[in-house]
Amino acid sequence: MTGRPSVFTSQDGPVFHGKSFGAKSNISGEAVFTTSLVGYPESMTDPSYRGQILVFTQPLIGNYGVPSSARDEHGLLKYFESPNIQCVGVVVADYAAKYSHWTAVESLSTWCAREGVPAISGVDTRAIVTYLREEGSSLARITIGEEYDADQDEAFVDPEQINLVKKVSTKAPFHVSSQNGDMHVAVIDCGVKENILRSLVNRGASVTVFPYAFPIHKVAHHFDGVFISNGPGDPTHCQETVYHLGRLMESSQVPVMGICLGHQLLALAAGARTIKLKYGNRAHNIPALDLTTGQCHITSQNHGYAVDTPTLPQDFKEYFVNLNDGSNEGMIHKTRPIFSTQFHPEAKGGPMDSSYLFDMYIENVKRYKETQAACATGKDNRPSPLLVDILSKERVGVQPAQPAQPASNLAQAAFPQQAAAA
Ligand SMILES: NC(=O)CC[C@H](N)C(=O)O
Repeated sequence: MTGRPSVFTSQDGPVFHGKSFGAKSNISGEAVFTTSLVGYPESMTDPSYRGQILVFTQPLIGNYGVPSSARDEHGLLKYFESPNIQCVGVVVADYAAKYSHWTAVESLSTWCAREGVPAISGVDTRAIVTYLREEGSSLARITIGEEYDADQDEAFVDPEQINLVKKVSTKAPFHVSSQNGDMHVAVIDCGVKENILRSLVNRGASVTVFPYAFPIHKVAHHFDGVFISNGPGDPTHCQETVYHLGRLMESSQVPVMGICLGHQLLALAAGARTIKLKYGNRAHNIPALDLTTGQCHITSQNHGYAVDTPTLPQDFKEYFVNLNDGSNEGMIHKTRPIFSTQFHPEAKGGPMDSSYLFDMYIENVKRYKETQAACATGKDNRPSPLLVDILSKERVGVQPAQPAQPASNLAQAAFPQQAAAA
């Protein structure tokens, strides 16, 4: 690999020299690590990674290339969790320039360069992760060029200072229709992964996806269920969503499910508190114990915050607990069909152990729909098909994490020496 020299620098810690294999731009963000072995296209397009520099502990990355942005029968992205790369930078020990996979259409290097995302290889990721585990998730930067300029400390931008959810949430509602059933769920989009929508649509629920700050309690009576998605950043930045969820739980009996940020927001709305973990949980093999069955499930995770279990209100109980660090992994209402998990049951990537939670939610939605039909007074509250048909079929107005690179710069950005020789 003959990339341009590049430097990874943590704000108060060590500096690592390597080679660039992505975009020719300097960035900063919060450095976090994932111990997942596969799934870099899914992780990198997960909106929950917005603003973060993703360090892979798996030493060899890129060996199966990058798939296309093909869409499935529902119009959802088959291989990505959102249309663009969401993390601001990538750090790997060993980049595999030669790739091979039947879905691959380009290399990881070309993809990063095209999307404007810098990537560095040839650095000791074991040392970086040891540092992050000891010091906690830290601000860092990737600089293309020989030297890091120590005077430029102001260039460490903390993405947590802004409302990242606003950056990744759809700007207007969109609709994905299901041919498998007649349920209709309202999804609050804080940065929803495609496979969460697919998990609902495959099970017979059409979804109308709303911007994160939409007053969902005002439209909930049109739907058979409400769902709150994953998303980036500090949950306490989403005060509007928390307020609307509080109003929703006061005014409606509609079934609710939340995942990851969705879990944290629901917990805040119920009166609990959230805390920042030292370095978070990002992996596809984290054991979570279901406290209602005593069964342990291997789960997919990507989070830096957690719900503070002792602050859960009386009407909820802890649903799952993390068997590695004892942190909260979910909550369930004692009498109503409301529950949420810190881990990702849609697991893309990751194991499908906990996909039964979508079945459980859909059962709640089905039962609620039947009860509503039985009590119907002749007035049909459901949105007319005509109204949902005129909505967009995909996310509206969401900007990529980085400005895309002009096509002519791509080879130059990724492999300058090769491009010069050509
Ligand atoms: N995957 C997610 O939804 C992440 C939730 C939140 N941003 C956290 O880091 O804890």
